[in-house]
Amino acid sequence: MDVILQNIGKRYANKEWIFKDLNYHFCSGERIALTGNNGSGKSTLLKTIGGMVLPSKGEIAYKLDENTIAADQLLHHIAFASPYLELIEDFTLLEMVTFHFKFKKSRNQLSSEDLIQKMYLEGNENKHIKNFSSGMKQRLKLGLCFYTEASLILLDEPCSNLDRRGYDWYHEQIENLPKAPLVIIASNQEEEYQFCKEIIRLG
Ligand SMILES: Nc1ncnc2c1ncn2[C@@H]1O[C@H](COP(=O)(O)OP(=O)(O)OP(=O)(O)O)[C@@H](O)[C@H]1O
Repeated sequence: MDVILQNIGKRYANKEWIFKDLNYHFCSGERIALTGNNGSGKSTLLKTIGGMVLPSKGEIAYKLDENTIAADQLLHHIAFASPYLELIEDFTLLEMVTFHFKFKKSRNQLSSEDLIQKMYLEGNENKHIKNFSSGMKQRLKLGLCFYTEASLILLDEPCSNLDRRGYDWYHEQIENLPKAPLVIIASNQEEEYQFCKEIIRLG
């Protein structure tokens, strides 16, 4: 997917601008990092690109194979993972995965069991999410994101709470992604975005 930012700006409750007059053309297949100090607006920009937060000014255009994607269809093309994204804590792992793929299409038609194995969470199928460790939750969020068929993948601080094995798993998943999706990563940890050719620094 191509994402075109046209003079976008964001401020909350008419207070100071977090970013203003941003113009950028993100192209399909690119891996791009958004970096910057705490509070510089990385998460806000990522959520604005994902349609979760509305810009205070300017416009964002989304194009897939030259066709414009309407704002109300965007949801069907996006996969998003972040530490603040809520999982349904009362679900078991198997219920969570099955529920997610009732709404989203899975990449490679993987079964829930295959997917759980890909996230190396096998053996926890009947465990409630509320009893997962923070690293297990993060792997689940990333796994749901990586294995959803999406043309725009948005990752906010993707390796939060991951241990060494989790970092290695994350890199393997990134390498195995199809070439076409646009991947945008908000992070200040170089290891989370070292494979990105383009780095946009905010603030
Ligand atoms: N919902 C909100 N309402 C009001 N202000 C907000 C809201 N969300 C974020 N902000 C403010 O917007 C600014 C940018 O926050 P944001 O979380 O986008 O920064 P960040 O670069 O991702 O920070 P960090 O590196 O700490 O995660 C901060 O001053 C923050 O307090």
